[in-house]
Amino acid sequence: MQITRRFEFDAGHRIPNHESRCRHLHGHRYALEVTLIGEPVPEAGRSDEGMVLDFSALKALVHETVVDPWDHAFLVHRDDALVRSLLERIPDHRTVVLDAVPTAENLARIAYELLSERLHLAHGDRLRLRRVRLYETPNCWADYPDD
Ligand SMILES: Nc1nc2c(c(=O)[nH]1)N=C([C@H](O)[C@H](O)COP(=O)(O)OP(=O)(O)OP(=O)(O)O)CN2
Ligand SMILES: [Zn+2]
Repeated sequence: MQITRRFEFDAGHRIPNHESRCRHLHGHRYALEVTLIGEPVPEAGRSDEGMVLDFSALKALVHETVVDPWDHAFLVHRDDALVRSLLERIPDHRTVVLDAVPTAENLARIAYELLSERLHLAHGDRLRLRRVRLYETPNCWADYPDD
């Protein structure tokens, strides 16, 4: 059985080497859809009876791992030295340094890796992260993994 929950957050980014407007500092209202696979809890009388994972527990896990750190932050590639140096001059600025340029594709992959590790810590093999879908705009999104 699969379940999916949707989240939204605002963040800034730029694609430093993009040939068009995306090299400029700008932001998006991103949407993140997180899909899990597991069996519904069978035990009668439990609060989560019949649930793969209580949607409120999924909300807490995804907020803690991705949404809260990334919301109202600037997502910057670690090699984007110019923007990193600018952001470091702003006191207490919310900056998230990433191992790759912040495309929808890379953000979907990074969110998947963070969530997969967190889910495994909390639930072991009972649940599996099936897919992360990351919308950069209502019309453009990336899926990780791609199968
Ligand atoms: N495959 C990808 N292509 C692009 C990405 C990306 O992450 N993966 N990102 C960008 C830019 O971040 C840009 O902000 C989005 O560009 P664009 O599609 O032009 O968005 P618009 O807001 O202009 O959308 P419209 O629907 O055309 O108004 C670029 N490409
Ligand atoms: Zn963009």
